[in-house]
Amino acid sequence: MGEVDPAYIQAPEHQPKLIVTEAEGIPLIDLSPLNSCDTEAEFSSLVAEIGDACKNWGFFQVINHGVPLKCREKIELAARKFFGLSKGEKKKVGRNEVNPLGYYDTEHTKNVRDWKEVFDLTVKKPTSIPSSHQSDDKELNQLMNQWPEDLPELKEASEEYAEEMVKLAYKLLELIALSLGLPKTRFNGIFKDHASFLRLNRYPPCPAPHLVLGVGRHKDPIALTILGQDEVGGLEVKRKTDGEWILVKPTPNAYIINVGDLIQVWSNDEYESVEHRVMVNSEKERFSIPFFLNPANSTWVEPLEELINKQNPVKYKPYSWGEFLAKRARSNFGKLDIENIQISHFRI
Ligand SMILES: O=C(O)CCC(=O)C(=O)O
Ligand SMILES: [Fe+2]
Repeated sequence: MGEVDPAYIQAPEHQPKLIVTEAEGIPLIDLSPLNSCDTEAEFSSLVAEIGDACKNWGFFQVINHGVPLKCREKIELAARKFFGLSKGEKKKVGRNEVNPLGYYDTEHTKNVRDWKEVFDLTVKKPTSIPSSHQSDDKELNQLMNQWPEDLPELKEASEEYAEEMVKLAYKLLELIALSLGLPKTRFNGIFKDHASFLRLNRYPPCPAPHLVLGVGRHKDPIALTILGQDEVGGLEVKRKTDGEWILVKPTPNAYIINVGDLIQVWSNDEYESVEHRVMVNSEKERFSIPFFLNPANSTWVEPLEELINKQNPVKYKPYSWGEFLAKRARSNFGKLDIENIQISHFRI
């Protein structure tokens, strides 16, 4: 087994166990009642399934989601071509201190380097984020997508795919709103000027998969993630009932959905954003494509007032999403000596 840079090595308690426990997986939900004229009873049972999955797991997979397979295959192919370019070509569209979009291979999660390379793009243009995390600094950075010159199909495939992700995200938001007893369109206004991101991930084969992680344990700070993974597998979710790491078995043409920190705060902890991580493999490379649904950066995040009452008092102080993101971007950019920002810092 080869040597790996110590920057990648996880503390012993966070190293993956390579023997995977066979266990009941995250729920698999069929979204076909959304696309056909099914009965009201079928629709209500779908809403209940979504609610149970959000409450008990924070994660689920969906099938019959309406995203055309062709569109997915197109972006998967373009992603393989992009990561197959030389390091020099990829670095031409590299992320830097000012622009967090583009290619990047030194992301850290909880101050340990991830065994991966990524390509990030913003879905709606233009998007801006506060240039610093200081509340009194009102300067905004424009986020610019960076595209490799010799791979025009990457831009085309990404833009088409992002449109499909937005459509699916709205369907899921409506189901989640209904499952919380809210009007179907309760979240739509919050996402009118959404600032969502698409990420292409490649996890190269690793000589020491027992010591490192493709992505260290984390919770997604965003509203909702829609993840397409290939057939290799490696994503693990921390089961709420016993804290055991459970492998999310690849299901052809399914999407993995997880509620992020924003839904946890809006729902005042009714739904919880759950920890997950990615194991790597000594033989195979793995690709995945998460879509992160984000509200506008000017959004103030706080529990929805309809969900607050005497028995369920408000659990979080309001926080600015843009500032949160600026702080997080800073800590993901390199190794810091302090813990990065978390929603728990706003807990009352
Ligand atoms: O690649 C995966 O399976 C998950 C990636 C992930 O959790 C993330 O990028 O936030
Ligand atoms: Fe994640």
